[in-house]
Amino acid sequence: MQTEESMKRVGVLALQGAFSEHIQHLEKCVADNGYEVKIVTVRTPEELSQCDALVLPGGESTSMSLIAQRTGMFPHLRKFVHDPSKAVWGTCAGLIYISQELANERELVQPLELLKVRVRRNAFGRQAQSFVQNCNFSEFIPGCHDFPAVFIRAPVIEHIFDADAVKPLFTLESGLIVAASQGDNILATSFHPELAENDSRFHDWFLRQFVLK
Ligand SMILES: NC(=O)CC[C@H](N)C(=O)O
Repeated sequence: MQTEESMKRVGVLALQGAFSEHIQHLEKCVADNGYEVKIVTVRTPEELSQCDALVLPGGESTSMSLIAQRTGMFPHLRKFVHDPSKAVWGTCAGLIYISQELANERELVQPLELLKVRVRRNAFGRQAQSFVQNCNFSEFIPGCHDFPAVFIRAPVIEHIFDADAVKPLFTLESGLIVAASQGDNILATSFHPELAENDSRFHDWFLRQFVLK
């Protein structure tokens, strides 16, 4: 049994958005599987500095960006996510925030310029166009044929700047890329696995594939 200090620490950025839902899923995965991982909330540079991985939740990328600027977290976040030894997962607004470029509604968002893509915000329209789609992720999550992917005012990956670095993981029938990885340490999803009721398979895969590897 590892001591708490020696365990891997997965931080969930808690400046804004659905961070508590991520924490609940991650803690369930740890409890169910006995992973020697500690899940922590991140609001300060000190908390961030102790993490091996960071999950950036859904919410509003404009708010996330403004709060990071006003709290002085931006430079610390930028340095952290660009460290190749760290695992990073951006979901929805978090995907927007880690991207290199925004196709639209750029005002007020200063992205972390990690993921080598251009994203389009609100690509499916407004809240009323939000939807849940059962997706077959079994090509990259073995056995996961029917995951309830929740899309809420979701972005899409509109363009990949570096096809050698960025690997699309899932594309909708419409041809829109909604999940991708970059190298072996960066994951991006347009949808919200944290909002999938009682289904932590995506979080479990993130821990196994990106954190515990
Ligand atoms: N559910 C979400 O995270 C929505 C993202 C939001 N529409 C944005 O552009 O930042």
